[in-house]
Amino acid sequence: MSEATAAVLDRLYTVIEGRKGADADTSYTAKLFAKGRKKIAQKVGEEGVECALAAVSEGRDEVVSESADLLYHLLVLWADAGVAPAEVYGELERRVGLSGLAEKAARKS
Ligand SMILES: N=c1c2ncn([C@@H]3O[C@H](COP(=O)(O)OP(=O)(O)OP(=O)(O)O)[C@@H](O)[C@H]3O)c2ncn1[C@@H]1O[C@H](COP(=O)(O)O)[C@@H](O)[C@H]1O
Repeated sequence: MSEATAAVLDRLYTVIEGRKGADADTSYTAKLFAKGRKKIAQKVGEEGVECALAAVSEGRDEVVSESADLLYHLLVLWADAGVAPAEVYGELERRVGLSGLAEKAARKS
């Protein structure tokens, strides 16, 4: 992941963290936090499906838009679960250079 990508995700995560306990009438993120983990997880699932569907039946612009929706909701899920973006970056970094097939084989042993 490029540093620019990480920076925008980190900035968005900070905004999201700041919405904890905020007014649900003026913040969509605060509304999601108020609804709880199950609702947030449901939104991640929905947005993932919408992104996948866009990839097979819509254009590139829709894939970009749905991907942004998915990443936003995933960041809300991380914030609710107490997972810092750096932990996910670290896990991705650990996998750099390791083929997906080798990683899968290592999981089985
Ligand atoms: N990136 C996003 C972002 N992406 C998507 N969404 C919202 O996600 C929702 C997804 O639409 P849906 O139709 O699936 O959801 P819905 O029908 O409104 O919700 P449900 O009834 O399913 O709960 C829309 O309301 C979008 O506005 C986002 N809301 C906020 N952000 C970022 O979060 C920041 C803080 O937002 P607030 O918390 O609203 O101030 C914003 O400045 C943005 O940077």
